[in-house]
Amino acid sequence: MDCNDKKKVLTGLTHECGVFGCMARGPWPTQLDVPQVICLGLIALQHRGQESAGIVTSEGKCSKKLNVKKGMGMISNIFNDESMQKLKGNLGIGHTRYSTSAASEEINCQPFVVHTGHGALAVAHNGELVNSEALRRMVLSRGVGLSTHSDSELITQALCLNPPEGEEESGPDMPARIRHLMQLAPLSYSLVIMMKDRMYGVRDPYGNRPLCLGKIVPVDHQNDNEADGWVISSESCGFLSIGARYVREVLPGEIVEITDKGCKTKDIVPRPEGKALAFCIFEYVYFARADSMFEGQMVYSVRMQCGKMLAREAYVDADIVSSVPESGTAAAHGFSKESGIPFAEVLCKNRYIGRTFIQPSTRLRQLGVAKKFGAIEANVAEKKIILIDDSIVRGNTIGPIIKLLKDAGAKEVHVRIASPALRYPCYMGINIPTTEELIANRLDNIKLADHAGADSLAYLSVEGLIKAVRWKIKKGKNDIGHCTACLTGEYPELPDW
Ligand SMILES: O=P(O)(O)OC[C@H]1O[C@H](OP(=O)(O)OP(=O)(O)O)[C@H](O)[C@@H]1O
Ligand SMILES: NC(=O)CC[C@H](N)C(=O)O
Ligand code: SF4
Ligand SMILES: [Mg+2]
Repeated sequence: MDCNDKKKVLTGLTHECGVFGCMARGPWPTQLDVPQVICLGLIALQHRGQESAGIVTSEGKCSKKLNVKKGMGMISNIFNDESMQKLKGNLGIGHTRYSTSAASEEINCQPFVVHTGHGALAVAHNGELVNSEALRRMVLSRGVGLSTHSDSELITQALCLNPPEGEEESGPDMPARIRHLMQLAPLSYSLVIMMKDRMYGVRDPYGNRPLCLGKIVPVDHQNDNEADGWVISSESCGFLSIGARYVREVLPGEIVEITDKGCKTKDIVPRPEGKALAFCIFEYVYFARADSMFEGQMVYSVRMQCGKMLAREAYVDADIVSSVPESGTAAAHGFSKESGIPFAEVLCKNRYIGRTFIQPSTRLRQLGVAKKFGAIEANVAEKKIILIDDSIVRGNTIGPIIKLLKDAGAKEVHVRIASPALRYPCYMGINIPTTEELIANRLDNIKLADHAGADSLAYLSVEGLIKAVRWKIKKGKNDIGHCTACLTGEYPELPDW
């Protein structure tokens, strides 16, 4: 067997991570099922990371004892009744991981837990530090030993350092420690930090990674003024499934303290002078679940708007508009609405194929991603089709799909991509392939159409994407800013490695 036979056919951008926290409202011990809420919250964030997960809880009494359960794999395989029982507590945090800075191994699973002079501390992190090398040197020079190469452990240890203001006699001044960390490392993170009886939600000053707050409301009477507890999450998509209501986003640079009494802003740390906000635009394009909210708008609506923009920029005559499921579908509806060409499904996706550990044989590997899809022949035969996908990364998905459609009798397939061409790597928590691997750097639209067997191919422009993303945001001009670095090469900050 040639060693290439073992290679998986890689597609798309590998996601980032999901962080989640839950605090029961006092008095404690609570009636709220805190570990179950965190587990369900993490399941709703499973699309953000599928390599490993963990939950850490506290009963709120003893600063030396946190309950910890972490493991490799999907959430439903890690947690069971027995672990839920052991995780019983009044507050807790959780994490689901796609690794960026250290290997996908048990030792790097999150949340990280350390025991400090002021009690135990647990940290869950989404993002990647652009200056991890400098911060690592600084932390090591203060006599701290690190046991992994994870930037998330580095954050945890940096939070153990006394703030520059000096020694704290009556317990740690956590907001001061967090502020100190944020000044040392401005990008990129959303953090959920837990101590014995409180937690902190933190977003980096650029607002690069998402984080939002929710309120758990009583199941029987949904009175807005009452709360059984509070949740904090990378995305809001899971809130309804745990009986929570969306409250608001954590602001860029904000440090929110959550106790059994409620949520309080402790500080808002500014960005370095002259730097603009940089919320990841790809959260809208692909990463987030379509029912999540960012910047006051639903991701689904933005994807639809991207499709409408695409119809204005790259219309072509056809019988139907369709999509590559899942994440291309909202944009296809937008394209259809704007162009007046009816929407019809042409592909079924096998939702169980997921991340498989079965190494395909050569024959199956050659079939490529077509294994994931089936063509709906009744909608395809004799049709001129506009096929919408949200993104093209390595270009492994689109060709086999077009072949599938043509084999099912499609007359023409015109590919329209609801985001611009991806050309640059990401240093902020997303595993984007190397510049050479990104197919847009090798083939222009005409050559790529030819290579994929399409009758034509066009991407949405960068301006079109920005317009679609901002069309409904109700904020002042200075309060809006998106990272587009993987499309434009304009990075909010460059890494130090
Ligand atoms: O150009 P490529 O490298 O082949 O990757 C691009 C594809 O990967 C993603 O889909 P994916 O199948 O990962 O997930 P989805 O179901 O969320 O769309 C993306 O939506 C594109 O369809
Ligand atoms: N994708 C992420 O957000 C990863 C978080 C962190 N850098 C890790 O590798 O664990
Ligand atoms: S480079 Fe791309 S994927 Fe990375 S944060 Fe910026 S927009 Fe998001
Ligand atoms: Mg896709």
